[in-house]
This record gives sequence, C-alpha cells and structure tokens, in this order.
Amino acid sequence: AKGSVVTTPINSEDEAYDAPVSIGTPAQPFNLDFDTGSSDLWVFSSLTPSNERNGQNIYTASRSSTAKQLSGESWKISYGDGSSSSGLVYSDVVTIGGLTAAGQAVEAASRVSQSFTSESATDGLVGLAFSSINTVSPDQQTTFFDTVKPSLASPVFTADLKHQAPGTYNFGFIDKSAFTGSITYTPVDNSQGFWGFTSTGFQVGNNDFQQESITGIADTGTTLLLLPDDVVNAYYSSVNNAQNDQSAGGFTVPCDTSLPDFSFGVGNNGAMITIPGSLMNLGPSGSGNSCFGGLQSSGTIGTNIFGDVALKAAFVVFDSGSQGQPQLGWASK
Ligand SMILES: CSC[C@H](NC(=O)[C@H](Cc1ccccc1)OC(=O)N1CCC(N)CC1)C(=O)N[C@@H](CC1CCCCC1)[C@@H](O)COc1ccncc1
Repeated sequence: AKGSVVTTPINSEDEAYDAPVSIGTPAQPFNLDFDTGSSDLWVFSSLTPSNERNGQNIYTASRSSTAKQLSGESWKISYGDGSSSSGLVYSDVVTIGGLTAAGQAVEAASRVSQSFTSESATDGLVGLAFSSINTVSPDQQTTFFDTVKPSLASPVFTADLKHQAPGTYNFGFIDKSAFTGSITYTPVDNSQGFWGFTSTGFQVGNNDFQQESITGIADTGTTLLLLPDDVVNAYYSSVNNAQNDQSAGGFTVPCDTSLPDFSFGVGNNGAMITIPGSLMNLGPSGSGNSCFGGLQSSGTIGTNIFGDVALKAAFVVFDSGSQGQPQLGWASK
C-alpha cells in the first residue's frame, strides 16, 4: 500500500505545517501537525474543556461506530517549547492520504496548554518519531507509521516541505519526480526515539566548507534550524547589522538584507543541502524593523534540531529499515 497527503504551512512564516487526517466512522476531519520529533497521535476532543478550545475540530468517540476506549490507558506529553497536553486513549480507524490504519491509538485530549489553544489552525499532532517514546501508559502504543508499516510497499515515509506552498508527505514509496540528483543516505541513531543523525559540517555562502560533526535530529515539528553556537556565530558574523537580540529571542537581521545561503553536509560522499539565504529570514521579529533569523542556537536543548527551515530545502526520506538499520535520505530539489 501507498499513501500521499498534501501538507500546508499554517502561517506566512512557515512556523508549522498541517495535513488533513480522517478519524472514525463516519469520518471526522482534522488538520494535524505531522511531527517527526514526537510519537503521539493526539487530537482536541469532546473531553477538552470549552475554555481550552478555540475553533479546533474535536474528536467525539461516541459518534464513531469503530471507536473503542482503551480502558485504564492515558497519555501525557510535554514538548521542547514548553507546550503540553494529556488525556485518554481510544482505538479507531485513522486514514491519511488514502492509507488506513485500523485500530490506531487515538489520544483524545482532556487538557491542552495555552499555545495549543491559541493555535486554531492545528487540531493536534501525528507523531512520526519512533514508537519507543510514545507516552501512552501503562501500555505504550504505536505511531501511525508503525501501525501501517507492514502494509507498506517499503517501510519508508518522505517529507517534502515547501516555503509558502503546499508540500507532500508520502508513505511507502519514493517519488523520483520530487527531487533532483541522487539521495544520500546516512545512518540513524534512534536510541533516544528520534530520527538522529550526524551532519559532516557546514558552509556559509561560498566560504570554505567547515568540517564539524553536528549531531542532531530531523524534526518536522520544529520551526527553526537549531545548531551549536560556533555555527550560528559564523553565519551571523557574515551579516551586516545582525544582532543577538534577547528580547526577540535570538539573532535578528535587518529585514531588507539579502542573507547568505547556509549549507550542511550529509553522508560521507561530500553531499550538501543548501538553504537559500531567502529562506533564512523568518519575517518580522516583533521588535523594530528587524527580522528573525531561521538559524538559531541549540543552546541548552541538549540536541541540535534540523527543523523546517532546513527540511524545506530538501526531499527527506525517513527509512525505518528497508536496508536493515534505520537511515535518513537527503536530496536537493
Ligand atoms: C526545542 S523544540 C521546539 C519545538 N517547537 C517549535 O519549534 C514551535 C513549533 C510551533 C508551535 C506552534 C505554532 C507555531 C510553531 O515553534 C517555536 O518554538 N518557535 C517558532 C516561532 C519562533 N518565532 C519562536 C520559536 C518543539 O517543541 N517541537 C516539538 C513538536 C511541536 C510542539 C508544539 C506544537 C507543534 C509541534 C517536537 O518536534 C520536538 O519536541 C522536543 C524536542 C526536544 N526535546 C523534547 C521535545
């Protein structure tokens, strides 16, 4: 089996991407944030207090003839940005891009934190990291990808995110028309449950390539490219009037500045993914006429994060083991 679903930026800064998902019988429609940085599929629901809702679609298990509550099971998750949600668990039919997972764990929110309430475009998340970090307790559940994997032509999914345009998540196949050149694969360390890999280094504009192992995660649920301070300083030192503005939350640049490209190395054959300078500007920072940089310090997070700013420049293959061990494939487009 194969699936293909269109994913769309939620706002003009490409801060997150949503895709349509159907849950239940008859189908209840949702717009969910596909997140390769977590492993819970959760939705706003009839259990979510009305003062925590803001127009989101809600899942009502009692209206689905295929819903079954997993008794005694609950979930509770908190994300790197401090947001959180929790609730009860049902199994139900979940359909994404023509691909159906029967008996998928659907985590119904009985509470959500303020940033979820205020993000009215998003009805919840589809976690696409490894099932080893799914938060359902006492019986951990599988992600949508792991649930449908046995039925897939190949145990892979791909992310093709775009700047201010619809992109695509495909399941079970690689669309050769979606990228240029070849795909460079690199091993994945999934010991922490993430799609972890090590980049071989970086290049600012047309300067020399700086060899430096940069270990991080490929994370569609994170907006920014979050890298070590030496990389971030090397980039912004080449931008006139760039400044590290704590009130803005990081590096800002004058909005009318043309920014250098940023490239990062993948695999051991010298392949690089190049983010055009135009995509390194995330728009008005909220203070002065400065704009927020797409590359920021990974600082105290404990891992580097190749988020949407980086993924937007690539066609990315999340391969859970077509060749044995999990690997990430990177191609330009
Ligand atoms: C240091 S991981 C920060 C990251 N959350 C972000 O990237 C959010 C995404 C967002 C949310 C709502 C509206 C617009 C954008 O956006 C920002 O934080 N920003 C964007 C806008 C910018 N001006 C300020 C910074 C994050 O927790 N991701 C997790 C998924 C995310 C949770 C929040 C809802 C959307 C999905 C996940 O993949 C990574 O989980 C972890 C990473 C590291 N250890 C633990 C968990």
